[in-house]
Amino acid sequence: MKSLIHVMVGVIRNDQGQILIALRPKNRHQGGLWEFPGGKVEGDEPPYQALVRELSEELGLLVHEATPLIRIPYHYDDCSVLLDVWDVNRFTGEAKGMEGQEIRWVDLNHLNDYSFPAANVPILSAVRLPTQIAITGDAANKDEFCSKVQLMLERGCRWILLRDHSLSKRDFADVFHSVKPMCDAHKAILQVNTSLSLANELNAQALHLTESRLTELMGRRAFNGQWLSAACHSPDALQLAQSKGCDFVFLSPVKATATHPEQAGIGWHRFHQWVSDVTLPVYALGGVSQLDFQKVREEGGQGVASISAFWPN
Ligand SMILES: Nc1nc2c([nH]c(=O)n2[C@H]2C[C@H](O)[C@@H](COP(=O)(O)OP(=O)(O)OP(=O)(O)O)O2)c(=O)[nH]1
Ligand SMILES: [Mg+2]
Repeated sequence: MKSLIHVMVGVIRNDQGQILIALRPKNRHQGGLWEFPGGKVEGDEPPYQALVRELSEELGLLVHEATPLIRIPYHYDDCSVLLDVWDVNRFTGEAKGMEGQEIRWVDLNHLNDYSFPAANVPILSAVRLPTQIAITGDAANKDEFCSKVQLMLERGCRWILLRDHSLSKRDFADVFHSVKPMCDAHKAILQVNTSLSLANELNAQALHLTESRLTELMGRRAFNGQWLSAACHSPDALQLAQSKGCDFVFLSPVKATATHPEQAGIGWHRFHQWVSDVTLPVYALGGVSQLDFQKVREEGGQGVASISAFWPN
């Protein structure tokens, strides 16, 4: 196994939510492609310090606070890198191409117009995905269900996962069509947890697969929408989700939950180890809430997914 070159990478957003990218000079490795600014850790330099140094040297920015986003080990033909990507939460200064490189602030929905190195695919997902996914719970009837979804939206949820609650296909479609305009009005993504065929029929933007549906999936292109995720409970399932082209995954249960108290959680140590072996954004699910967000990021995850933390009582 070739040793990995540790590279610190910063995702820098301005007040308009645009992201800073830079053009790699033609004569460098992966030259002519766009990158998120950053560079190699030097000797035994602490990684966070390397991030601060690189963004100062390359852009003239002073970083005050950053949070880990995703780590991507990647083997190019000529070298192997570990992209250690951080969200820059606070910085001062005005970005300039200090090494003569072209830089651009780009809207999130225009990032795909730029060519990045192959290793960057999961970064492009991670920067668009939210920190929280709110999963729907139970309700006495459809009206109550819709009111609860409305409340979640008003409380700021911007990614809602609609569970099928053992509904018939027709009832699920009915609930979907009621909830979709509510989500659109809040610019929230509505993801469905249902069969591939129904998700395609509904023209859903995002689909979540159970582990058994993941096993049956032929490949990423079978789903027509933008986002495909899968529920994973083991390292094998994580690898399967990655090999089948899922854009992100849920790993559960991290902790024991009220609904499944007999099932021990995998715990943070295994969460960290298993996440290290995939290059996908991973949501922690099972007994976690917004309060665990920092911990999730420290352990390599993207964010938290939960029913109880978001579904109104
Ligand atoms: N900074 C950055 N590097 C990336 C990205 N994607 C990607 O594959 N890489 C690779 C390209 C390089 O092999 C390596 C980064 O090295 P670099 O050339 O930026 O390193 P550096 O700033 O320390 O420059 P130098 O001192 O080696 O000249 O990581 C990305 O988005 N940002
Ligand atoms: Mg660099």
